[in-house]
Amino acid sequence: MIILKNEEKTLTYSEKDRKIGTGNSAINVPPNLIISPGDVINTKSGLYTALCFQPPEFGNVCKRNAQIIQPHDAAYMIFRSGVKSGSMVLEAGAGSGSLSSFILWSIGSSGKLVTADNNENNLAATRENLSKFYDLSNWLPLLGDIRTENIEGKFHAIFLDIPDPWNAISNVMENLKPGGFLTTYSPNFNQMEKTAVEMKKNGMLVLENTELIKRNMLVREGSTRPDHNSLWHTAFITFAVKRSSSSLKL
Ligand SMILES: C[S@@+](CC[C@H](N)C(=O)[O-])C[C@H]1O[C@@H](n2cnc3c(N)ncnc32)[C@H](O)[C@@H]1O
Repeated sequence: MIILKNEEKTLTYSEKDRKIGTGNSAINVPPNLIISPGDVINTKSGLYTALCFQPPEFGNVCKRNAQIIQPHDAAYMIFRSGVKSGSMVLEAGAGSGSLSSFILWSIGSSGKLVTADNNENNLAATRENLSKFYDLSNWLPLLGDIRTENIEGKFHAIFLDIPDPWNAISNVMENLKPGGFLTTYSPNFNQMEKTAVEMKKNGMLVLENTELIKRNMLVREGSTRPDHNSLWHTAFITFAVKRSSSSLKL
């Protein structure tokens, strides 16, 4: 899948279907025309530049049925929690698959991602969105409540983006490897507080409670300023590490 962008819009180009965009508004691309990253495409709706797909574009082109995790938050969540090629990751919930997209990109084909959601429609929408960009052979959707579901396997990292993450901590603790990260994403102060308190009650080291603010700039010759439309508050992110049962004396 190739991404077509200008300053206002983002479109997708499917090399398989040879279509730009989706549904009734899709534009057919003639068989002799090859679109490569960097090319400029002239359409009735304006000029677009072709780019390779990258996870920050996912939210611009996916079907959204829930609030998505923003790219600057997702990038930090992934790096801070040590997720890398080959990592085994569990997340809940799926929403529209924005965080899932970042995780799949980071773990590569040697890693594994289990995505749990208690809403069948959100899990189906996530699959549909992700399947445009990933082969999904290492993605396992799980329909269930992360607070009570008996989940198999041990993971390097667990991400919770649900309304009450504190209620899921004791259930997923068993699934986290010692030294592994539990990361939560909550829009409100009281959610972050309850979560961090519960993490400590479960014997975890709470490493960081943070909010990331990204300010976009409107750059115009002679009148450059912050963009009024920037989304300031997204959520509070809490990172905690699971301790092993060993207590080593030096
Ligand atoms: C805000 S959305 C997640 C957005 C997602 N992280 C993204 O980046 O697109 C919250 C999701 O959590 C799911 N959810 C809520 N409570 C849950 C629970 N107890 N167990 C599993 N999923 C849950 C909802 O159905 C919804 O899809």
